[in-house]
Amino acid sequence: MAPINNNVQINNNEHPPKYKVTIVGSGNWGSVASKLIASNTLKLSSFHDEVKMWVFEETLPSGEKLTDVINQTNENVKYLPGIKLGRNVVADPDLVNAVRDANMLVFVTPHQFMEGICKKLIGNIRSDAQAISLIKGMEVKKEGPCMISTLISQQLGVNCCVLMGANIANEIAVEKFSEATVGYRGNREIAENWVQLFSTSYFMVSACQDVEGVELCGTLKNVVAIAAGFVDGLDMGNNTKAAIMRIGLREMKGLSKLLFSSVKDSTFFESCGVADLITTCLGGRNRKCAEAFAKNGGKRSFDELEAEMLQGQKLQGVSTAKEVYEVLKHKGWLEMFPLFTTVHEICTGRLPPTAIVEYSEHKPKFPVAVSPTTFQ
Ligand SMILES: NC(=O)c1ccc[n+]([C@@H]2O[C@H](COP(=O)([O-])OP(=O)(O)OC[C@H]3O[C@@H](n4cnc5c(N)ncnc54)[C@H](O)[C@@H]3O)[C@@H](O)[C@H]2O)c1
Ligand SMILES: O=P(O)(O)OC[C@H](O)CO
Repeated sequence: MAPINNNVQINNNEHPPKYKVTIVGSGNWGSVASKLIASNTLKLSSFHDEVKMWVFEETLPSGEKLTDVINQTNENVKYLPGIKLGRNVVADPDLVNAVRDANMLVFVTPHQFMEGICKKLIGNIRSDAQAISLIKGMEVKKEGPCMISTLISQQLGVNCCVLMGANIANEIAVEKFSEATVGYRGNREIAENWVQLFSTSYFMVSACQDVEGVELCGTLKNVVAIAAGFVDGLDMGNNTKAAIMRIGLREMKGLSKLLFSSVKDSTFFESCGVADLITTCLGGRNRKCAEAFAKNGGKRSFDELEAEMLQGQKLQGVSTAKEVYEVLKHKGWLEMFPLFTTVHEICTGRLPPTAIVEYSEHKPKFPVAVSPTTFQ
């Protein structure tokens, strides 16, 4: 494991020295993040104007490479059609080349690809680099859960903040007002740099000294979004959906605090907490695919629905439900988290979608298991 650099320094020979930003990822949110950042680097004198964006290369139906089209049209025609990213965004399909000069690294890929990406980056980033993760998800190791910011931090030896919030990318792309939370540990100055880089008149960012709490909110809400989608697919109405969101929030808070005693109650009232839970259960991709899954009685797999409905975009909730289930099973906590447990069992076909609100042998205490004495 590399030692972590916690200092804010700009280690180059420019006078005055400037930060250089690279965005690792170019999906739906990655592209919107590049638009936000590129508008700010043009305005802020402490940043280089140019923003690099690493693109996982693919060939479009036209036969052209996605990277070439982004650089020619200034638009990510596959993942964010119709939105100009900013002329100062330069797409690069070569990961190592894209990060070579950067000392501010923004990670925003689906979480399942991050381990491979980190492996390729070891030894290839600047010694003064800082990172931020916009990724909602976790890895599960033999030792237990590993948050993506921890993976980045440990593999690359960098300080890694997180940015999470009620952030449906397509809405921010058309500049509708939203908020977000930067989670950090230690040095507030580093967090302030990130706040400055992302904030615009329509994107209000605040900092919160609770990196684990912020990241777990963003990660676990995707499991609750799947449950909300089941409720929609079964036409169960608003009261049921509100109940699922309430129980989900309790489980998010309960599990976060069991995993990290440092997690603060107040974090759940930030944009990354209750606000993200609401937006994701109303309008997110996880909700949408889970609704279709329930409408089909669980007969069409999530992989099939994702491919058909999202055109290359990736769901995080189904794999996160599996990862959460593994953690709960390993710790002997399955019965304490009936909603999380049931979501995974429905996704894998062990239970029907209707089980989301039914009492059964498999979950004898649902939803009363979530009693005040179970966890704070
Ligand atoms: N889209 C949103 O509204 C939104 C908002 C907030 C947070 N997020 C989070 O941001 C993260 C990234 O999501 P997104 O919406 O930008 O992506 P996306 O789901 O729109 O796109 C998938 C991306 O994965 C890339 N990809 C496919 N195979 C790959 C591989 N083998 N290796 C590396 N990359 C590969 C694709 O090229 C594409 O860029 C996720 O954790 C998501 O939860 C998304
Ligand atoms: O579309 P989803 O379900 O991946 O959710 C998107 C964002 O995380 C909402 O903040």
